[in-house]
Amino acid sequence: MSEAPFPNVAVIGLGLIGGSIGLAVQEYMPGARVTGWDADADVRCVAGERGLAHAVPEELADAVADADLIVLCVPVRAMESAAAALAGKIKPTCVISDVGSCKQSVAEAIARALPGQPVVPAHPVAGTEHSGPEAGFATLFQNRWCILTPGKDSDPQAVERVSAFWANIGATVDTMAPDHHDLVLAVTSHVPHLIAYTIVGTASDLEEVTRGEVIKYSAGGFRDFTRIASSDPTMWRDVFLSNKQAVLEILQRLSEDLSAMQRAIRRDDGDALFDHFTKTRAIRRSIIEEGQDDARPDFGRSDHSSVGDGAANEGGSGL
Ligand SMILES: NC(=O)C1=CN([C@@H]2O[C@H](COP(=O)(O)OP(=O)(O)OC[C@H]3O[C@@H](n4cnc5c(N)ncnc54)[C@H](O)[C@@H]3O)[C@@H](O)[C@H]2O)C=CC1
Ligand SMILES: O=C(O)C(=O)Cc1ccc(O)cc1
Repeated sequence: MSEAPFPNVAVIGLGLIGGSIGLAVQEYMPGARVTGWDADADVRCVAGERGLAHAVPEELADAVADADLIVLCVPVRAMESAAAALAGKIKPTCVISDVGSCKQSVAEAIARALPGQPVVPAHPVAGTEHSGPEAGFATLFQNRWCILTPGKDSDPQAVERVSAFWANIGATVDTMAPDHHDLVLAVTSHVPHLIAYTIVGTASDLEEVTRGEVIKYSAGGFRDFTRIASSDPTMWRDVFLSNKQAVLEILQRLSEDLSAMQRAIRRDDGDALFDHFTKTRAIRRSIIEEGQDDARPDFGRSDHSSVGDGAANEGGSGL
């Protein structure tokens, strides 16, 4: 095992992602010490009991004073206040990172809160529908992507160390511009979650008419939607409000494409439907042929035998 890129790591927000980072550092980075803190005293208590970090002090200052890396793991609209609370309590060289599901607004918020502090934003494309301090597990990031979105003035050495940090806890690291990240994730994650939230609500409204049959006879597809639609309301409210522009752009395209489908059905245009479904089937098949049956870096590659099993893969990161 190579030397830990940061000897002292602090995790702020000890829910699914923060807890998983704390456990992963302890499991895969034996040279590093990890401290944790959460604004919620009950969460700090559970985090201490579960050993999500080496230490979970009562005071924020005690958790962050020695940190070389602080990872903010709070809902995206809480990033600014979580970062502002660090002012005056941290080393000037401490690198600030985060795990927010959208990047442009978060990077701006952290820079506003901590001007002059080195910042390297990150997004592990790994998670589940569960949240809170009971939900984390050490293998969450194994063979998952982590996207870094450094700014133009980010220190390349800090970027390199954050990249090594994520690689040490199992992720494959990629780098993107923040606005590009937000558009890509709007298509692949944010809008799919909105579709799930919407269709489960639609089906639930229909329940009154169908007296329970929608849920009772729901086949695989709808069950997957209910899993996604059970994701944390605070987290997703924040994602949609923080990635507003990209989400609205994709929704506009989606609603035009849905209208085309609606028109084809109304006009009995079987050819249009058949052509469209043939194209989407080819897309799915090409993804599998490329060995990417999942949002995992080398899913299905014959040289990577550990993927496709274990608790880490429960849930998945796509619909
Ligand atoms: N849930 C998922 O699958 C994924 C989530 N993310 C991102 O990770 C971040 C955290 O998400 P989860 O771990 O799922 O949420 P979570 O709800 O499990 O945990 C968030 C924790 O942050 C704490 N918190 C809130 N405001 C705080 C503040 N100002 N200071 C300190 N603690 C505070 C809460 O008490 C809570 O314990 C979000 O930004 C989300 O977009 C990224 C990848 C996957
Ligand atoms: O549970 C799932 O399927 C997810 O998609 C988890 C997830 C949620 C948010 C992210 O930013 C990344 C991954």
